[in-house]
Amino acid sequence: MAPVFSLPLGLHKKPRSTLAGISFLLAYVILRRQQTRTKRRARRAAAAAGKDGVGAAGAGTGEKGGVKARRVGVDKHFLEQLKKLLPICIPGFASKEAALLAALATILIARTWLDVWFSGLNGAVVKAIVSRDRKKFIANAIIEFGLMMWPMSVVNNSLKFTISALSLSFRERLTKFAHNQYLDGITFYKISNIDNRIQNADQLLTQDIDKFADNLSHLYSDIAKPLVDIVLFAYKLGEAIGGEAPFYMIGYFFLSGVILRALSPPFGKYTAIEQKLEGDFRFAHSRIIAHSEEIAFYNGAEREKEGVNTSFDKIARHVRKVYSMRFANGILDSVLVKYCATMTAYYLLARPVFDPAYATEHMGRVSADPTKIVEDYSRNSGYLVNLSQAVGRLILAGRDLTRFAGYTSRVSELFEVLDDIKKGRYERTMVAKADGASSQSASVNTNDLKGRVVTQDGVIVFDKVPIVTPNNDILVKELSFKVTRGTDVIIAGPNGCGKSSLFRILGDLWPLFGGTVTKPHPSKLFYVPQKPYLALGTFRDQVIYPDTRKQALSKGFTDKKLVELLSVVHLGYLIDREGGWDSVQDWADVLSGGEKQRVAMARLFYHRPQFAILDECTSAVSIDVEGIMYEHARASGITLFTVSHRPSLIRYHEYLLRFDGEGNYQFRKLGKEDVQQTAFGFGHGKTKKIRKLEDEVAEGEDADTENSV
Ligand SMILES: Nc1ncnc2c1ncn2[C@@H]1O[C@H](COP(=O)(O)OP(=O)(O)OP(=O)(O)O)[C@@H](O)[C@H]1O
Repeated sequence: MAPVFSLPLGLHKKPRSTLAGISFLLAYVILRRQQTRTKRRARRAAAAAGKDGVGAAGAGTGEKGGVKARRVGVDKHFLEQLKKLLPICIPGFASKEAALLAALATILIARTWLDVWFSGLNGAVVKAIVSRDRKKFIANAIIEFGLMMWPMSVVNNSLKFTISALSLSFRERLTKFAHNQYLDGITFYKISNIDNRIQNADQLLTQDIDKFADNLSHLYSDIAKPLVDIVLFAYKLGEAIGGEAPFYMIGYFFLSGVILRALSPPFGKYTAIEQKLEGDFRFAHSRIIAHSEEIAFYNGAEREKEGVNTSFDKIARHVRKVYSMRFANGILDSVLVKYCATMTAYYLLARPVFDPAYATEHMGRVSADPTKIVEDYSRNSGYLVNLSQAVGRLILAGRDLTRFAGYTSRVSELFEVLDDIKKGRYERTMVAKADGASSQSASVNTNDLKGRVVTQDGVIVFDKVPIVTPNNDILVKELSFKVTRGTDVIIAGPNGCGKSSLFRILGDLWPLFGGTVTKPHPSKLFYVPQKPYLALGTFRDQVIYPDTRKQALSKGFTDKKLVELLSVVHLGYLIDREGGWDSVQDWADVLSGGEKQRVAMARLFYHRPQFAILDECTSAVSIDVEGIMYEHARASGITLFTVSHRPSLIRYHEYLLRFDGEGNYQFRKLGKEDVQQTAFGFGHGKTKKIRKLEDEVAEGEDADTENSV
């Protein structure tokens, strides 16, 4: 008897060889197409690189300006990245994650077993209905099903629970790992100031790691469960309607999978781009919050709105484009994976009934009564539906894999950059300079860092040290000076000449390109910036930062002793005003500019380092209180390194280090006359020498002119 259904692709003639031949041909055509596409894309990227002097933008992998061309997809590179990330997520066989994975595997097998049970039960219920057998119906539909529903609901919910627990565990491991690297020394500073491959480290650390962990935990069940289902249901189906039927079905899905993969747009790359755009958008908003007062004073709402709207428009445009592509792709998906597959399934199920050559024990026997055929059909279709669903899920998992590749790429890049920074390797893309030169990528090779750091107490020596910015601009070719304890130095020079940069090198924030820096251990140096950092926490925390209360107490700083520090900086009134030492506020908002600077000075007195770097840290403090604070610092044995444009501060220092802004500098002892004269007011009875000195120090002075005269 000729088959009633015509099998797609003529499979009824020479099933295996025809299937293999067609698969091969199709795979070959598709592979060629992909190769041509890849070459075309590479040519386009190379052309773009030639045009702007930079590699093609890194597909939104968090790169600023595109340092490297990197395609995001399921390829060798993705596997290599995953190989590095997996051991972080699952540190060993004895880990919690390994136990959760084992539990998940057990639950998945239990779920498959329940599906097999349910398919058989369904057949029996249908048979009972068709044969009007009430007793059998009650036994199957009520009693057996009533028994089955308990393990089913437990297993289903255990599945969800275990996947969520796994996702959280992966996130925990990755986040802690990232925090250890990011907050190791000053990596968090270097990642955004020295290196610029990563733009939104905050988004990578929060959202992207979370999404990666979530995708990874689902991927396991999305791949493992379908694989188990395929093996089991293929076996059951083979028993029921012939060994080759499951192979036809799987072969069909394999082919449609190859076609879909070839025709689908690169969704992984689009996900990575979307994530980057979302990060930029959030960053634009967080800037408004961070600088709300300045923006409000400038009346800059319109301008800021333009900025955030432009940022959001980019997201909307991109997402709209992706949605349309998903729509078109979804249609192709449904036709191939759902509907054509259903037709194939109908044929395979009915074939033993219509063609005795394919009849089996469980389907299509001539002697079988119609109710038995209905039961077999119902059960077998259950098997086939499960098999098809499993294959479909596997195909979808393949597509999710490209999205997962996007997250993998971003998280891996974060870890790679963190690792590079730890090893002292930096990369930076410089944007166009004033002279119109095009942007260029620069990387700092560790071999170029020929500078040497010597740790020695009580002295700071710069010996032939070049001051170089992260953009490789040389501010001073070779700087040499020596300062011992008790010799306070005032640093002067025009804006942008490198005064603060000197401290960045001293504090290891910037790499040392040459010469030798001799300095005490970092714990004996303390930096007080113009805008002091105020931590989250109590009022006490502001004074003892970064120490904890326990550490403060171990150093003998009770609250009573801390009050003494506050009175030196004339801030004693704050304790009552702000509700005591334990009061928690948003200190950056609550304190005035001058109060913040005085808190920072109290913090300096708490730490009492050997050397203090005072970088215009008293610009908002009145001259009389400033004087008291300087006297106290000197009396406490703290050697001062002061950057200031205020001539009134000269008298607290013995040496002057002055940059001229053109790469030259002068390091000289301040004469007695200099100090005495400046101690007596300004403008009256000054010698020519003093006027010159004041001019030198006041060079580049801006906002604090009023206070200094
Ligand atoms: N993170 C950075 N990356 C690249 N260049 C930088 C960076 N920080 C500062 N620079 C550049 O280094 C130069 C010196 O800056 P620095 O902060 O040392 O100036 P300064 O002498 O302290 O000036 P001011 O008196 O205005 O505070 C400036 O031209 C500045 O643009």
